[in-house]
Amino acid sequence: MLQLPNLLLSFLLIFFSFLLLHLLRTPKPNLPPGPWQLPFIGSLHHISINALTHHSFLSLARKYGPLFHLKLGQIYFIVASSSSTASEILRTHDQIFASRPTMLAVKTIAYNSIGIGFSPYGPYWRQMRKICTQELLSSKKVKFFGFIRDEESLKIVERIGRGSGSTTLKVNMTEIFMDVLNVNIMRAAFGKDWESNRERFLKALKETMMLLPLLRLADLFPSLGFVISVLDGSRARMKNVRREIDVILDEIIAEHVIKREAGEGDGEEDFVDILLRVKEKGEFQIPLAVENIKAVILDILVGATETTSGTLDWVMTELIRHPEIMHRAQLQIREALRGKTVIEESDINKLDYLKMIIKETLRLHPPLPLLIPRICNKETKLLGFTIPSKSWVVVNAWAIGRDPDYWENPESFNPDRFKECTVDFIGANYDYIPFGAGRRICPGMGFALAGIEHFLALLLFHFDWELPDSKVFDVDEGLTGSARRKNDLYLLARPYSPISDE
Ligand code: HEM
Repeated sequence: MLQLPNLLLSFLLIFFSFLLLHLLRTPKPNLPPGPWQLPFIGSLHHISINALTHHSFLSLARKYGPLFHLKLGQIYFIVASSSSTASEILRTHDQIFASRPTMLAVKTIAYNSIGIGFSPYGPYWRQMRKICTQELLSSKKVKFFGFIRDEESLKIVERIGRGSGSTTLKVNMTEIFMDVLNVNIMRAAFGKDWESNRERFLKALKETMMLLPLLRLADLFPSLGFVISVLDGSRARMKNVRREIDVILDEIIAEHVIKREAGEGDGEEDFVDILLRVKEKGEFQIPLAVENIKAVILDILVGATETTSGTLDWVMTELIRHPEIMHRAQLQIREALRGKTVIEESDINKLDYLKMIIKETLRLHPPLPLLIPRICNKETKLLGFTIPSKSWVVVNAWAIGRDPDYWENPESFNPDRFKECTVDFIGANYDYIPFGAGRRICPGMGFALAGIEHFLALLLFHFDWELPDSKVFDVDEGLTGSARRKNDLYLLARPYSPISDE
């Protein structure tokens, strides 16, 4: 039998006695409740591999309360699952939780996080946020981009109209929504100089979303992140997609620079034009380089495409499940838009039932169910508990949207619940936060809603919708970087003729 030399044995005994003493003496922080942990992996075994993270977090909240903690690998997670805990994080202590954690995929693909969505809270983020809210996504700019919504929605109506000549033809709604919402934001970002790169860019954006789930082993074990990402192949994928995106953005920006130098701008500034103007004028305290421009554009494109197209997918899913609601919406839309060839924003603004349907969809299916994670800047007391510095702080907006303490029959799809109620998603009601709240609330809300409302109104005006096969209809959620439908949504479109109504 192998025997340890006495000296080594005594050394180990002394070492472990000191370690035990140290552990006993060190006061344990008063963390929020949470499940038990194993050495090294922490509470990872409490997260089911097959369940979606926001579902797992709700199950844990039912056991440990509306503010619980988890140690996942080397990271503390603090999870808020009620309106009041969300308000503590997003309002009372908003500044302490206003930064984002470092995620390997974001760092690698999105230019070391120097865009807007993941840059640390501070003067640089404030400056980029100002450019976003005042220049790129202001309500004036959203209004200005109305011509893109008009043109693209008509193209889609024509495209579906052509296909629906045959009653057996299925329309892949998921693909159409992804297409149209992507074109919508690409045109706003790049003007006319994007057509040749569109397919490549869309593929790269989809790959980026695949690499962005919240819980990646490489992020949970940062000290081993490099090795893990090499071994699981994600590092190579991240590098490839970053290279692809970089080449395309460089090309587009170079074309814009040439046009600007030649004075060929048509006065209709897209996002790249605006950012180049800001860069040239140097009005901001921190000068912009081309790298910053690429990072902001990428953040916006990723932030916009998945969320808005995913929302439309869920709206149509819910409307197909609730034909009476679809019918009521169509009656209102067809009445309001009767005889109009051009649809103004003011026409859309009158469609209050449509707006309620979108609100209800965002309550049950927020595209970012856990918002975007925040990080705790310094050790803080929250509701009497200690939140360790560098913890990841996550708000489960999906769980809050179906909390029976705030919502009557929370699982039922009932747009009328928004009729008399003043609850809105602008960040003032913490029981309804699909766009987040506080300093980092989504700056693209106006842009998103304008697109969703416009495309939905036209699709409901021009077509009647049915399931191709009523027996095959799933409502499964999938999860990449956002909570989309797991499978594509296929529907039958029958063109609607206003004459037959009269
Ligand atoms: C239905 C559509 C959308 C939803 C539900 C949504 C939701 C969100 C959420 C939950 C956040 C994080 C907020 C927080 O941390 O409190 C966010 C951030 C952000 N969103 Fe959206 N979003 C949508 C569409 C858009 C669009 C269309 C754009 C741009 C055109 C956009 C741009 C951004 C950006 C740049 C951020 C980062 C803000 C920051 O960190 O300061 N989003 N969004």
